[in-house]
Amino acid sequence: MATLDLNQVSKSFGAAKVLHDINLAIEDKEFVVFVGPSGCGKSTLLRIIAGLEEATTGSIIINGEDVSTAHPVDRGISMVFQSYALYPHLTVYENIAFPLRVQKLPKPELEEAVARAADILQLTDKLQLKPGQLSGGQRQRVAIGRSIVRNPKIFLFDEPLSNLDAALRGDMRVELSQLHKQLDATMVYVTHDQIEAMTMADRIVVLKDGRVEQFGSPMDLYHHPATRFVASFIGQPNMNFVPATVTGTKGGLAVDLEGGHQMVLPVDTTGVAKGDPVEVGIRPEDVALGESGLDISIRVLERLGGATITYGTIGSAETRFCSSLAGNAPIEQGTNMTLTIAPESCHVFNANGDVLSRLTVPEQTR
Ligand SMILES: Nc1ncnc2c1ncn2[C@@H]1O[C@H](COP(=O)(O)OP(=O)(O)OP(=O)(O)O)[C@@H](O)[C@H]1O
Repeated sequence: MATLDLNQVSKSFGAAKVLHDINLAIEDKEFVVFVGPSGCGKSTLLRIIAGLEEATTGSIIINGEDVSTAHPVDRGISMVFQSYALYPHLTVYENIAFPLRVQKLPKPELEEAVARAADILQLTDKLQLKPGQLSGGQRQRVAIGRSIVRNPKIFLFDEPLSNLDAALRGDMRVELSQLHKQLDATMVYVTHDQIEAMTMADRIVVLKDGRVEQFGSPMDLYHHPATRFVASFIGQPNMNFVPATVTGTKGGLAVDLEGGHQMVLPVDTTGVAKGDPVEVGIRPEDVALGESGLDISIRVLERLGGATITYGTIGSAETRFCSSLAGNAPIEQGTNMTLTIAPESCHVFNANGDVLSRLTVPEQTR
């Protein structure tokens, strides 16, 4: 059982402020992923939770108890690093048992704890090997085993899969999700890989320049991004951003998109006026081949079997547009196509990059 609350946490290194007033309430048994570009402060925040770094201001609360000044060992937290940090001269068994030897745990309990962790992580037949005899994925499992035996309240992971190749990363993602369910533990996981975030998280914290841009479930961030930044970070292929000009604000937002296509979008028009520039966010998967809509010149076409991905530009303009269409879509590279777009699937961002909230359709007109 462990809840984790961060209250007004900030961090400066000398004159450089790298975290700004972070407030987060992480629930018991939640799998929360910190995601964001390099340098946004993910690892620093994780290290502050672990007690490896001291916050400049603010507090860290675990299960209602303020641990801001507690020693890392006394926080009931275990951290798994990208680099595995295994002892090369010790066997898998001794690597996993190491924290328990430090705690001077009696031999029968130690043996039981190592056997249980090895069983969970399918390492039982590897216990007598040295780390050098293991694959990258197996080494990372040993590092996780060393965390499990400590029976922590909270697991922290700092980019644990980034040293693995793509196929192994995919397998380990599934294993980590299963482990989370099996252990029923609170987990905080740092990555810059949005696929890892989307597939593993109960909730995602998107960080930008040391600030929380948005905290929500993967589907919440995908369907309701609060900012252009979140919209651009979540979803693969990335969302398209089409420059547009506001032509009216009555009964929705009337816009003139680059390339000449006009639409009326069901969003709140508070704060925008005729003539304002906006950007219309359109996900590649939210378009379909049609008779009228956006005219696209197809520059590159990728047939993946199940889907066809096109990379092109809008009309003769330079603005790029990516679409994800049916595997057998009747289109060819070097030609033009017209894409229809449902207005309710569009996201609109103002000049500050904030989303204009969607208007909910009244019940009786649905
Ligand atoms: N010990 C330190 N001294 C000075 N600056 C630091 C220190 N540690 C981190 N920083 C700075 O704090 C900022 C956040 O770093 P941090 O490592 O937390 O980012 P990150 O989001 O984890 O990045 P990455 O994905 O590249 O690991 C960066 O600008 C970094 O240069």
